[in-house]
Amino acid sequence: MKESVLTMSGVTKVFSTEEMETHALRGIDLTIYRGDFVSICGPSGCGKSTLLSILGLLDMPSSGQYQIEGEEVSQLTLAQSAYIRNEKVGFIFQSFNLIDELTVYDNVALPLRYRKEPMSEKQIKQAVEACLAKVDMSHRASHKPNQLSGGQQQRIAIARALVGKPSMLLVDEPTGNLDSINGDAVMAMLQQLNAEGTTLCMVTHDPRYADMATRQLHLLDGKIIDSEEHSDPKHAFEIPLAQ
Ligand SMILES: Nc1ncnc2c1ncn2[C@@H]1O[C@H](COP(=O)(O)OP(=O)(O)OP(=O)(O)O)[C@@H](O)[C@H]1O
Repeated sequence: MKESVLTMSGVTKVFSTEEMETHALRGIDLTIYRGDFVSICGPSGCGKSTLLSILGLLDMPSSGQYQIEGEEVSQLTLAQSAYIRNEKVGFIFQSFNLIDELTVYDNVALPLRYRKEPMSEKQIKQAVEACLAKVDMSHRASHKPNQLSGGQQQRIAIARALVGKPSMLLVDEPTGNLDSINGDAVMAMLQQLNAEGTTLCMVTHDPRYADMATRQLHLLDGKIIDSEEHSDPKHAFEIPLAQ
C-alpha cells in the first residue's frame, strides 16, 4: 500500500492588508505519497509559491488541515515549524540560496549544524561527503559558491537539500536561472533521485519539465483544477556535467 508523506485538506490562505484581501489558496486537497514526483503548474499568481511555502512550513495556512507523516502541522509555533522543517523538508530554489562566505562543504553541512540532536563532526563529514559525491562535486568542497557555474551551484544546493535525509524535497523553479543544457542536467539529477526513492514536489513554468513528473497538478485561482498521473513520464536528457 502507498504510504503518504503529507496530506492537506481544505487548505486556504488569505493575505490581508488594510485595503484588500487576497485569497491565494481556496481549498487545497492534496496527498503526496512516498516516492511521488509531483509537478505544480499554473499561470502567474495562481498560488504555486504560496502552496509550496505552506507545504514547506515557511508559512501557515489560514484554515484547513495539514499533516506531515501523520503529524498535524497546520497550527505550529515558529520554533516548532522550524524544527520540523529542518528535519523533514529539503528546499531547492531558483536562486540557489547558497551562502557566499561559506565553502561548498560548509554550505552543505549547514542544515546538520542546526539539528536539535547535535551530530559529531565525523558524522557531519560522512553525510556531506556522501551528498557531494552524489552530485559529482566532491572535488569542489573547498571552493566558494561564486567560484562555480550556475549549474554547479544548483548541484550544491541539491546536496544541501539532501544532506539531512528529508522526507521530501520541495523544488521551486530549479532551472529558472540556468541555460537549457544545465537545466536539463539538473532535471536529470532530480529524476534520478526520484528513481532512487526521493519524494519530490516541484513548481515549474516549463511544460517540458512538468512532463518529467509522475503526477502533474494544475493550479488556477488558488485551486487544483486537474491532476494527471504519468506512469511513463518523459525522461530528462542525460548530459555530461560540468566539472
Ligand atoms: N505576502 C503576500 N501578501 C499579499 N498578497 C500576496 C502575498 N504573497 C502572495 N500574494 C498574492 O497571492 C496570490 C498568489 O501568489 P503566488 O506567489 O503564490 O503565485 P504564483 O502562482 O507563485 O505566481 P508566479 O508564477 O508569478 O510566481 C497572488 O495574487 C499574489 O499577489
